[in-house]
Parts: sequence; structure tokens; C-alpha cells
Amino acid sequence: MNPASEPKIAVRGLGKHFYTKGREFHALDNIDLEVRPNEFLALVGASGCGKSTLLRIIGGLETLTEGEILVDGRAVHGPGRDRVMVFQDYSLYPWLTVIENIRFCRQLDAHARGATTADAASAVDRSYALLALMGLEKVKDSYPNALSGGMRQRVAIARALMSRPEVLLMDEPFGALDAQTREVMHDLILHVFELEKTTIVFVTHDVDEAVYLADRVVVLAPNPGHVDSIHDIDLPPPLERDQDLKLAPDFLAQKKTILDRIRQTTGVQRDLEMLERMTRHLRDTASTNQGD
Ligand SMILES: Nc1ncnc2c1ncn2[C@@H]1O[C@H](COP(=O)(O)OP(=O)(O)OP(=O)(O)O)[C@@H](O)[C@H]1O
Repeated sequence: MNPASEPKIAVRGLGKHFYTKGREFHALDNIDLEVRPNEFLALVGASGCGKSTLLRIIGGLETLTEGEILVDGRAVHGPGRDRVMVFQDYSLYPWLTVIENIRFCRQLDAHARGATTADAASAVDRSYALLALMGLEKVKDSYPNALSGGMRQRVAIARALMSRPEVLLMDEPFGALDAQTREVMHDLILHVFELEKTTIVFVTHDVDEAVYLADRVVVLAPNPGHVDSIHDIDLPPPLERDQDLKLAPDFLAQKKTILDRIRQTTGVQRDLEMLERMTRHLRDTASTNQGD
């Protein structure tokens, strides 16, 4: 059990170097970060700043070079049943139906642990509850290739939730979906977050998405990847949010603060300022020439 004051996840002095074809690449440097129990934390930042690498290390899918990751105070040395990842590309088994996909990993795990009949019955109950939660009841016997991207991602999330993971690690889960489907998925994931009481670490490029969903947004800066800033998000509780919120001045102000940080960390801000100076110079030169 995790006392409320203890972080669910603690990242301490984490560094990551990749070695490819005799060359070293410094991907992450001295990352210190804590994720609280039942917190929704979003990671944003320029492409290549190391968001996915950090998430994969927390998931135990990638090794670290320096520092440590603790979950409930215990060091992470690989994947664990307490942490489940959801990726952008759904990774469903095409030969299994929706309900079979949702149950598959849990069945494998149960088999490995020599589960009892009571375990099997509770797994069936759980899979039906998740079908209902994710709005998948009507397609439970369909195969993934008959489903839209949004429905496939619902199946992938239901499958991830089957084992009641304490930590859900989501790597741009809605990145391949159209704008309308993303909005539906945002409200759905807030429902899941509220009902399942998980801790979520969510990687995204979309600052709107990060501000709408997260309790805190971490901006990572590149070369090598490090924490630039951490932003507390002040919005109504998850189930009281609706899409119109994204147009409210307070929401836009929080989004702008984060976007400005990302621009600063990537040099885009410098480029924009240089463009502005050049435009002003060209305009001044043109008006001087007209005056001649
Ligand atoms: N297995 C690997 N071997 C070598 N370099 C890698 C490997 N995985 C990632 N990298 C490099 O590490 C850096 C961080 O990659 P990562 O995918 O974590 O960034 P990201 O912020 O998630 O990017 P994006 O937003 O584009 O998905 C990149 O420069 C990438 O090329």
C-alpha cells in the first residue's frame, strides 16, 4: 500500500545514453520527477526530446544508464504487472475478436500463475464491465479490422485495464485519430481515470490535450532531454470538464504558458523573433525607398 504522501513513481537522477554503431547518443540527462498516486501527468516537448524513451524506461521496456526509477518505493528492473503501456498503434491481435483481445493477456497471465475457477469467473465479469465502460458491447464479437481507429484504441485501453494496473503509461494513444474522435476519447479517458483510480503518465505532442486531461504538465527540453518546467493545471474536476472548456480564457492562458516554454526550449521562439525583426527591417527599408 502506498501512503498518500509517497510518490507513486519517483524518477531520480535518470540519464539515458544510446550506443548505436559505435556512436553514443545522450538522450536523457538528470531527470528528477515524481508522480503522485492517482495523478494524471502529461509529458510534452519538442520531437526527439525523449518523452517516449522516458515512458518506456518507466515501463521497464528500456534500460536506464544513470539514476533509478522507483514505483511504490521499489526499484524498476523491467516490465511489471503494476505498469501497463498503451501505444498509438493499438497492437491488437487481428485473429481475435474484441472480447478475446480484451481477455487474452489476462488469460495468459492466469495460465502462468495457475489461476483458479474463481479467478476465471472474475476475469469474465471484469471483461464485461470494461466492454460497458468503453462502449464496446455492440462490437464484442467483431474483429479489429472491422473497427474504426477510435474503437480499436478503446479495445487496447480495455485490454490494458483488464489486470487492474496501478499505473497506465500512454504513448500518444490518440495521435492517429481524427479531431472529433480524439475529443470523445478525451472524455472517455477522464471517465476511466476517475472510475479506475489509476495513475496515468501520458505522452503527447498536443498541448490542448495535455492541459485538458492532466493534473500537471511536464515540459521536456531537448539536447539532451531534461525537465524544463512543470505546470500545475487548474481546471474543474475530470467529470465536470467539457470540450467548451478549451475555449475558456483560463484554459487558453495555461496552454499559452506551456506552448511558450516549448518554443523557448526548441529555439522556435528565437526563429520567430528573428523573422519579426527581418519583416520590420524590410518594411522600414521599403518605406524609406518610397520616401526617396
Ligand atoms: N533505440 C534507440 N537507439 C538510438 N537512439 C534512439 C533510440 N530510441 C530513441 N532514440 C533517440 O533518442 C531521442 C529521443 O527519442 P524519443 O522517441 O524518446 O523522443 P520523443 O520526444 O518521444 O520524440 P517524438 O515526439 O518525435 O515521438 C531521439 O533523438 C531518438 O532518435
